[in-house]
Amino acid sequence: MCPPHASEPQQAPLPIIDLSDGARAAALMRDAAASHGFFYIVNHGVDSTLVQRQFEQSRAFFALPEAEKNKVEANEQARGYTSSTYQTVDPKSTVPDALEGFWAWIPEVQPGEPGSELPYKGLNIWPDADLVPGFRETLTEYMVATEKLSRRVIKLVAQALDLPEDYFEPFFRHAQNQLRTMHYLKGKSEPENGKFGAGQHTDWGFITFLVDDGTPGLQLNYTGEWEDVKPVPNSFIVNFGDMLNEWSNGKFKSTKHRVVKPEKERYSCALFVAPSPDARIECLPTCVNGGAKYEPLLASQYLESKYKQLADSKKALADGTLKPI
Ligand SMILES: O=C(O)CCC(=O)C(=O)O
Ligand SMILES: [Fe+2]
Repeated sequence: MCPPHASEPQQAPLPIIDLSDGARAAALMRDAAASHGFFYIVNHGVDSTLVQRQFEQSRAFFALPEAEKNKVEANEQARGYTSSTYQTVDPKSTVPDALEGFWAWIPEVQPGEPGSELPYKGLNIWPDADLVPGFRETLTEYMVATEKLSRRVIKLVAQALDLPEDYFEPFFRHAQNQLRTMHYLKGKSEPENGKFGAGQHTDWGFITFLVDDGTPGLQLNYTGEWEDVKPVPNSFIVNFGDMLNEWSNGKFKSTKHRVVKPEKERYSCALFVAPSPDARIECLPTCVNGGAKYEPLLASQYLESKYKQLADSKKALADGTLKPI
């Protein structure tokens, strides 16, 4: 077999963590957090047929005419459809990221219910059920299953940080969990020309759970070089976000990543998990070591500023004022 061409990205040697082996999982996660900030999980308890149904429904939604999708255009609460001109996250981009998305949050909160005044707590918006029968039900079922998984994994994170397993629970009482199902458009990325599936960024929250349709494209950079994250069937790709990076004083890395895609379309779906709006993120007691490296931050402020920056990125691209996100 030929060695890869010198300029071709290598495959990132990410660990595969088996969640059915809880005792080892926390230790493996601690190592993954300190090196790549990314890993796969298997035996995670989310039914593979549910993952596939999610992709079928997402395909059906994205296949709708643009005019129908725009009827559920993303609102101020970051719910709904984002078209292929919505986001640009990398200042090196020359065109918007080549993807469209659909965003929903879990849990939903009815108007007037306790918590409904908090950011991103409200009701999701959905396309007409006749247009994509089952879309709402399937995505909701998928969110419920992955949110449940997130609660389990957050306990492992606590253990990996030498904290009691329920340490983070009070911080996630009003967790801010966003689902984004994504459709990367046909056409090969040209990173050298500023054309990405998704430009380089870090995730903003605590932890992200990603599935893809088996099409490669995700790349990470923790060494200064871009490396491919190969699709692994029946796994979730898990990575840590900025909030956990800061909470852990840099022990749990929030690693830069991007999507550089082949010619064909690609579908992926992420659950972004962040703590309650009032969570104050400051160096954890087990991570103080040589002193806290980051100023404390409030989850709501951080998240809202990032969503705003994303919503404004179309204008920033046109004005030449894009900033890293
Ligand atoms: O689609 C992917 O593989 C990654 C998407 C991603 O990084 C994101 O939406 O934050
Ligand atoms: Fe990301």
